[in-house]
Amino acid sequence: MGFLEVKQVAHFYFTPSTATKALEDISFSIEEGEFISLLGPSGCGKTTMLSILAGLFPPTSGNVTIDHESPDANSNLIGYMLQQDYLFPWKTIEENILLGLKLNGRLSVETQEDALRFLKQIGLEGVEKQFPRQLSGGMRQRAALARTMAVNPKLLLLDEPFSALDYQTKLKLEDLVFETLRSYKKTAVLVTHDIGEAISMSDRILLFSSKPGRIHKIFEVPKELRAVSPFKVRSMEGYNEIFQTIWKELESLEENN
Ligand SMILES: Nc1ncnc2c1ncn2[C@@H]1O[C@H](COP(=O)(O)OP(=O)(O)OP(=O)(O)O)[C@@H](O)[C@H]1O
Repeated sequence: MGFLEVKQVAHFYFTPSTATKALEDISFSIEEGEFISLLGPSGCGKTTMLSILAGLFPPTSGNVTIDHESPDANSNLIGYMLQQDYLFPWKTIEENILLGLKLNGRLSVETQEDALRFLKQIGLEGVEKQFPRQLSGGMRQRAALARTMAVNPKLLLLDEPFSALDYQTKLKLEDLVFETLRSYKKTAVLVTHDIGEAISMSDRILLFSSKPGRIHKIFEVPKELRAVSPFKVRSMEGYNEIFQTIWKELESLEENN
């Protein structure tokens, strides 16, 4: 049994007059330490899937377990990185980073030291007492990563965390998140629209089709591409081939959308 198990999940959104089937017959399993991406045309149910994994609402049918428990039982062990950093503007970077630990009742001298050491490791030394507005977009996302990692989550849910950044900053952040999650052996699910990002960060890519959202294909990223950082992957032999394959599949799904 995998660390994260999704079994025959279907989900409907109901209004008084309509029922939208967002997901149908979704089953997959993720091992501990694995990084997977959810990719697919707009409206194929990626956000719905991530919300179910986050325990925001249960699926209409089917079952999800994270480390043998339901997602809502695991909610304080799930970390998030979203498109917006959601740092509190009235709190300093240090206060923002320690907030999750405080709320979870896990703030101690040791956890505080670990969090501040991590902040230094990721190049944010000296900004601890500054406010989010004083930082660039890339630095704020680094701070968001530090806040996420401070609570030592078992599972990270990444919802397009790089999409609001300029291209160069995005590539640097992809490298940083990749190296961090790998060295701490974290399990992660990334939602992205960017094929290159999915290939360069993931072990596997789940390509969804839409209406209703289903798993269309699963791509295993070749081992040699997994051995290097996301930035380097883009110039590796084999990258273009898998990129083209996924591009064509995605294009045909979008045509049928
Ligand atoms: N709250 C809601 N009420 C009704 N329908 C919804 C709701 N949220 C999503 N949907 C519908 O469910 C389907 C899946 O939506 P979802 O947002 O999960 O897709 P997505 O792949 O994340 O889309 P995108 O890539 O555009 O963000 C779509 O048809 C969408 O219109």
